[in-house]
Amino acid sequence: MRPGSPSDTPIPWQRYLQALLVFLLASLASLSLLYLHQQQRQAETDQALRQQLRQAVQRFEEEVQQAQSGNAELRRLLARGAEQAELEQLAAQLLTRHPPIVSISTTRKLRVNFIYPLQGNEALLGLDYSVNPEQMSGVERAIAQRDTVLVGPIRLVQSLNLGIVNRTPVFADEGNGELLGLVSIALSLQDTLQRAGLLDLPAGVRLALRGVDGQGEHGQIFHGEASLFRQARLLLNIHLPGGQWQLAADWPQQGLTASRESRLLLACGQLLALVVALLWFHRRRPRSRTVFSSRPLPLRQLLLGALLLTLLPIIAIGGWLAYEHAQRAAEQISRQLADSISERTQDQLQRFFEAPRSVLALNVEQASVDLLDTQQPDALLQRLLLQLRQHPLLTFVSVGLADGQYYAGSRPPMGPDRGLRMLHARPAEQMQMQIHRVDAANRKGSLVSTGAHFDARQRPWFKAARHNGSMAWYEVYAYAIHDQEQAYATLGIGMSAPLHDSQGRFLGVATADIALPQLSGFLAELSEGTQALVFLLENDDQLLATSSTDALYRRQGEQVERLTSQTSDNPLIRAAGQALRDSGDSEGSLHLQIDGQTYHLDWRPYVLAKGPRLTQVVLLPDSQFASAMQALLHNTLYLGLAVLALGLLIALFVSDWVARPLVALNHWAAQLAAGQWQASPPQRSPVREVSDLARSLDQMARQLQQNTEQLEQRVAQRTAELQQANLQLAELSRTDALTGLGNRRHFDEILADEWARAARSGQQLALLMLDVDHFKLYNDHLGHQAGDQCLKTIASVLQSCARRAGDHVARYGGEEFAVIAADCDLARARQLGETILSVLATLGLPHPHSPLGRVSLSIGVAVRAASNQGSAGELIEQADAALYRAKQNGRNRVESDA
Ligand SMILES: Nc1nc2c(ncn2[C@@H]2O[C@H](COP(=O)(O)OP(=O)(O)OP(=O)(O)O)[C@@H](O)[C@H]2O)c(=O)[nH]1
Repeated sequence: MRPGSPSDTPIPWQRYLQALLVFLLASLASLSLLYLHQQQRQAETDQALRQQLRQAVQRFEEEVQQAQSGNAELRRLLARGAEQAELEQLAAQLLTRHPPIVSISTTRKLRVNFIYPLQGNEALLGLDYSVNPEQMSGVERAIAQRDTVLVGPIRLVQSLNLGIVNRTPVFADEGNGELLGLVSIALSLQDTLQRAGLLDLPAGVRLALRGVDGQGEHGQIFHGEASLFRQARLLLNIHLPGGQWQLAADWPQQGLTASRESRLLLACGQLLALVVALLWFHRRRPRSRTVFSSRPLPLRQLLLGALLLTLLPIIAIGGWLAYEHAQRAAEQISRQLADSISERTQDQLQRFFEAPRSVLALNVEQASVDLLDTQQPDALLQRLLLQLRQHPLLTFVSVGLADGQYYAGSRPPMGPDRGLRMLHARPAEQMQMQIHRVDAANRKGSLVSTGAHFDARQRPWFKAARHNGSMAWYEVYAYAIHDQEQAYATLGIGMSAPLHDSQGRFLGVATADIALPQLSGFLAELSEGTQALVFLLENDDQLLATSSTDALYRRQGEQVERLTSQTSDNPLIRAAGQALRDSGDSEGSLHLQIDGQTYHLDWRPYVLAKGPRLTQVVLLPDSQFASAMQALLHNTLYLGLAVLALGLLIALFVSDWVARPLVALNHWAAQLAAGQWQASPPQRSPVREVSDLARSLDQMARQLQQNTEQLEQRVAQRTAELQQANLQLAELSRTDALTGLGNRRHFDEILADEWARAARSGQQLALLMLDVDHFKLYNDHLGHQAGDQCLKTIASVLQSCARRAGDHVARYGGEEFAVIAADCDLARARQLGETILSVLATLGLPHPHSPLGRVSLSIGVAVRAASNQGSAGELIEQADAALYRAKQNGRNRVESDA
């Protein structure tokens, strides 16, 4: 590389700084993208894990239900007093069908009298639950609920491993008689969890379970850490016979370098940032030369530009990251809130729907022991009203007798007066429906209205109970009770069960009923303060209840048309229903855009035992978090703009502060350049670099001034020397080196000058041409050195003779001389020639080969009066001619014009 080429110039530190800045920005951008990518992945992972856990919980519930169906089969066998062999056969089948079952046992009363398989379970045979408190609590629960309950987890007597037990009480007389015994199917907890997939979860997922003996969130923790229930990402209820468990799951947030893919992306991002920085570094070098040298930017623009370039991306990226983060946080919060609302709703619904079941179960049981006397209508009504007061959510608790009579306690679901009512349709009033108010002591009050003829046997709930033969939910129907206040002009759903006395005689049908507005009101209460829309759909998409005030049905005359999620007036319900249909899943959660608003949608099935399958939907707007998010975004932007404005002000101030002394310096430098050395330097700048520059410039100016003055002196001296040399040179150029006389050039100049002067003055000008005689012979015989010496001697003779002012002696060339004599006539000129010959003769320079034996001269003289017509050349010709004659005439003589 050539020294001093552009590549050799040092790279300013600013370029390294720029490259570093570019690297940092590119690195920040790549990190932001990676962060977003990771957040997306995290959201997907969260969603997938939630889905996986929900499905696992569902499988667990199914596993338990599957075992529960075995309980039902065994109960039938036991109720009809089957032989041991039959029990063994069924037990063997159940064990084969469902591997997690570890034992199947039955009791007579409370003592275990059958166990399968016997091997390994011998310890259980003969066990009396009544003396075994650990077992007895579960047994009591099953008897009290008259249905299967899940007990545990408990340590199984036979294996001491943790197990769960489905216990089913068996009563005589189709469930109405005394306790015959219990059917128990024990499952290995480990195997059941394993089969459900709850033990086979991705790495990092932590689980905890609580709710021993179905006590849900109030029950003991039996798996995992208690802390999980405070920080869980997911809380799920596990619905089990007679109760529920609660599952908490948590998993770690993925870091930026959690996966290999993320690490690879991170490395690629950083590498890319490095490449971008390097490209920038190399691209800037030539550009900086052309741009900055040809079109330099003002310092102020440069500083403002640099500041904008630095701050704007930082503010933009910072604001964007803050917004993204807030948005994700809002999404997560809304998801968690929707999750928790869903869970709470599911729990509360369970309690809600438990009310009709428990009231009905009590009435059925009471009837079976002849405690429900249908012959005493007043007492019956009192009982029904009492039950209604105990369950504030119920609309009707009623009994329809076998002959069509109807007795009910009721809470009007509509209208201004919600006080309890007593309803009856009995023969005394020709089966006309009588509706009376009821006072606080359940005494009959004023008549509200008298309705039309009413036959309980025609009502859907009555028919359903007769058809099912047992307690079951009946379909939604329109109330056939009309009063003046239209308090019952709505739809209801409930459970009904046939009533039998201790003799097994059919007494009628009992119902417990909930009006749909009450169910909706219940949902509204549940979702109060959350902005969530909660609604229940039946499997055929019909709306059962909604927390909003939207209609659930339309009346067209007597016809009632129920609304579905597609025909609802509420666009949110329509959009959510559409999302559910698009998804096709029985449960899930997703984000949904409705009219530009984001909502979190969570839906899950809700199964009513012996009733319809419902879907519980929760729709929660993100808007409640959006305002906080927007406030955060605005704050970030305002803060960013404030920082930017402040930065710009500082940049303006700094640029002015730095630029002003620089401008003054520039002005001063221009004055110095114009030679104004006395110009005063600008004031000291507070900026060190500028101050240093001013000092350097001052030193440079002083040095320059000194140098200039020295140079001027030297130039003047050199010029004088040169003039002197030139004069000497001019002198030399006119002098003959041998003789010291003027040379031919000098002769010509003098002759021209004298000729001009003579012409001006009108004087005569004489010219003598002198030539050494036989000089060749002189040289030939005496040598050239001697010849030279001879010529010098002749020159001194000539100079000594022509001493008058205006006489000029010159060597005309070779051995020929000339004498110019101004203001000289012929006589005088001839006289001068003669004098010269005479002096030379006197000298007697020896010349062996001259006839005279000495050196002599021949002289031609010409004299003319100079005029403008003639020329000096003519004078020379004249003198030459005279010289020629002198040679011709014998030499050593003077000849002239005639
Ligand atoms: N030593 C010496 N000889 C010179 C110089 N200049 C001319 N000469 C000689 O002068 C001689 C002149 O010779 P010619 O012109 O033949 O004339 P001459 O021999 O003098 O004869 P005439 O003039 O007829 O008397 C030559 O031999 C030249 O070499 C000089 O500077 N030094």
